[in-house]
Amino acid sequence: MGGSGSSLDRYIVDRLIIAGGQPLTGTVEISGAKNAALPILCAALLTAQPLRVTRVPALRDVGTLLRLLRGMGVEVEGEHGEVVLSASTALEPLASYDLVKTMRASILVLGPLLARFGHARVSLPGGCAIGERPVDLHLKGLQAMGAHLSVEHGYIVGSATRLQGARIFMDTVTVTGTENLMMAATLAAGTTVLENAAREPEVVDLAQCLIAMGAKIKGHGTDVITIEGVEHLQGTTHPVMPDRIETGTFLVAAAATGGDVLLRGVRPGTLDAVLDKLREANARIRCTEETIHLTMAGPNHGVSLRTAPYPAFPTDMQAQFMAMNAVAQGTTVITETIFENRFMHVQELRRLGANIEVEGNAAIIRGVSQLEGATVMATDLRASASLVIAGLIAQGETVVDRIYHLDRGYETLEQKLRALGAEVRRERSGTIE
Ligand SMILES: CC(=O)N[C@H]1[C@@H](OP(=O)(O)OP(=O)(O)OC[C@H]2O[C@@H](n3ccc(=O)[nH]c3=O)[C@H](O)[C@@H]2O)O[C@H](CO)[C@@H](O)[C@@H]1O
Ligand SMILES: C=C(OP(=O)(O)O)C(=O)O
Repeated sequence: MGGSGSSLDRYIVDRLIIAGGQPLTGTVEISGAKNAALPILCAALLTAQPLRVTRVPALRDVGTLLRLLRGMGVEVEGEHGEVVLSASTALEPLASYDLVKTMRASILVLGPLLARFGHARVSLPGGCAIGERPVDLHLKGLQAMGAHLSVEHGYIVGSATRLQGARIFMDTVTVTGTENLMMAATLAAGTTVLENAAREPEVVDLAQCLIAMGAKIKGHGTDVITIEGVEHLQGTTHPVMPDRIETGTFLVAAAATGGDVLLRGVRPGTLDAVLDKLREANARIRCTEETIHLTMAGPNHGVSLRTAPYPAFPTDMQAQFMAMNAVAQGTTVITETIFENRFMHVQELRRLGANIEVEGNAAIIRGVSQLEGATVMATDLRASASLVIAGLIAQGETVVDRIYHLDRGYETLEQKLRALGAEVRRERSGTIE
């Protein structure tokens, strides 16, 4: 996998060199979703039987999680595509700082470990470029289920005899929080009700996998999820849902370059808010059950938007739309309501000639007629995607440095872009600690 870390602490740093100005045209196959694959792979901890997960994307985050699970003693066959996990042996329920610091989603092992093994030691994930990202609601929920939790030397140390079902209200909608508690509740004694639960399609995908493993879950996809605990779960085979954020990223790249693309292996029903905004931007969109065809009907109108939990507009698509708006007609406003620091791409987009001002949690984008290639630095996953889109629009050459963030969440991005006619190549720029 390009750009993967060569040791726990050292990462190979690649850069993308993009010769902009080509409209994207052609067909591309969308991969399995990072944000569904990660919790589903963690669900393997809930059973002694093998869990077979298919359509697992080849991503750095998947590699990190498999390393974490192997380190605990989980037998893992396969790295991507089809992955079979067996958590049958006595495990060492430890998620160390070295791995957790590179991937916050590692916190998803906490609920399953406490539910099945009665103890866990998981590094506190800490903040990241996009915000503070506390995990207090994960911990509060597990405590309500009877877990004893403390923080010792930067680790969450948890124990429980058997988790007990509880009624849990989360005052903020949290995706991984909902997933952690839902997994924990599957093996608890009695019934758990999660109120103000996340409705994201990835939560639903995880619930479907858990149900196939024998869990009793109702209400997934709504904001009240009810889980009746069972004694044991069993193995199953589960295909990971298509990545709606990768889908949206390719759609925006095509719209921003005035292209014409057909995306295969997608689930259009998970992208209503994004498709709606693309139509408003002047894209013509035709969907079948598993494909989306986008063509631009005329000039890019740009769109104002506000991020919020599903089914509203996803925060993970905000940066990509900002790149498109940078060259749209008129002025647009993008408001970020989920993360307090998710405008890291603004400064870099400005280096390409974009006219963007930030006021609190709103970015005001005044469309310019053209962006011009420059060297920019990727700071987080979706900021990186927005810089790639900007590079595809810009005149001349854009160098996007530090793309290891992209490798966390986009499978073979440059190959897929090249298949759509983009001039993109990857170069090694060094290593970082
Ligand atoms: C692996 C994965 O699925 N990542 C996604 C997940 O992240 P993640 O699950 O980490 O994001 P959350 O949904 O938990 O965060 C939403 C908001 O809740 C706050 N919060 C969260 C938990 C908590 O205990 N306390 C608290 O205050 C966060 O700081 C944030 O402001 O959902 C985000 C929001 O759609 C997406 O951007 C991420 O791509
Ligand atoms: C923020 C993201 O991921 P994570 O929660 O894994 O950091 C993302 O996928 O855009």
